[in-house]
Amino acid sequence: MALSIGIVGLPNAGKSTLFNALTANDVLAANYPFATLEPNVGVVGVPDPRLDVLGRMFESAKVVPATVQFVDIAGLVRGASEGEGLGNQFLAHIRETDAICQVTRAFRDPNVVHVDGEVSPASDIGTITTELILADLQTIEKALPRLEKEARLKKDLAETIEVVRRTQAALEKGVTAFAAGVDLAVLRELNLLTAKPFIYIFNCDEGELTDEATRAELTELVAPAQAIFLDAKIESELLELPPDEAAELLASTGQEESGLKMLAKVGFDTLGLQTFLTAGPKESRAWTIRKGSTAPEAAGVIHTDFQRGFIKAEIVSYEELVDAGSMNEARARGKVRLEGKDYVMADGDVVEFKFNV
Ligand SMILES: Nc1ncnc2c1ncn2[C@@H]1O[C@H](COP(=O)(O)OP(=O)(O)OP(=O)(O)O)[C@@H](O)[C@H]1O
Ligand SMILES: [Mg+2]
Repeated sequence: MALSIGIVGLPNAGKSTLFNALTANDVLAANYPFATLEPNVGVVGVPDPRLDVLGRMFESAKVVPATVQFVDIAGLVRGASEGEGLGNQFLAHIRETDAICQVTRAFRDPNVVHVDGEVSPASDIGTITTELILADLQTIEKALPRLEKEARLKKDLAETIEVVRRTQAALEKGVTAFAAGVDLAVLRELNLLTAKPFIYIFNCDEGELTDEATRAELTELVAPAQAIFLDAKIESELLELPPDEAAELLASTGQEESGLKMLAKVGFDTLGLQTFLTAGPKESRAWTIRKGSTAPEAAGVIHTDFQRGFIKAEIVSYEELVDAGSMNEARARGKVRLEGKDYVMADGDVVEFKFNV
């Protein structure tokens, strides 16, 4: 299970600049609208200092982080659902993602054209959200006749249709599917864009990053969704620097973490995900699971056979393992527990699964 995030926003908002910074990629980011035509897909490891510690402790041949997939698509403009700009067909490239990240321009640089003539985060978010809602309405309009036809044979579809109709009514009022108060699981098959959780990134200039009043205002604008503030241009400069200088540059802008770390953290949080760890001479590795997953479900992320043949899990928390200094010492201290199939995994559990095949 890898977290995947679709990046949307107006043309020239800085989506590709951010994508490059996040994925250490080199796709075209340019000072003209609609620079991106084809979608860009990148997978990156989530920086996790715990893995380096485990890698040293177990003398692992390699360290494998959890991953996040980013999909950067063309810019959306007002009227895209009716063919304005590049239209909205390209939204199909983010239908399968877990979350949608709206990149909104806050930076002022007058040399970079704004498609609506002025920098206005609130209005831009309104435009993008409206276009996503309109795209979902188009999806529903296409799906309903098909569902109704199928429902003549499959009676249990009646409930689905009723949920789809309620969602349609909400969307028509400008409410996202996510906020419509319907059972999202029923809608899953439609892959509605606004049924996914939203994360907001405000692409700022340096001055804005430390401007508490602006940050508070923008945070409020999107609450209860989470807001991330970064300067995509500086993020891309971080890549060129050795780690200590990158940290220094980041700190000089008042930022504690890179955009990738912030986005991974918020993404995991928004989607209710967490990681558990495995460690040994072959590899130290972080695995992504849903919060509340049981030990067998976690085993299943590694291999379905591990879930099917699950017997028990040998678990020590990362902190206690590091405290002890080695697995043997953790065992001697009684910190290594044997857990059964009902155990609910905690973030940072270091695990060895015992199973039958
Ligand atoms: N924080 C920032 N401050 C100043 N300029 C920026 C910032 N972020 C991005 N830019 C500039 O804005 C321009 C547009 O960036 P980019 O190509 O990443 O936008 P985009 O959202 O991908 O646009 P499109 O939808 O056309 O593909 C580039 O010239 C980039 O250098
Ligand atoms: Mg682009």
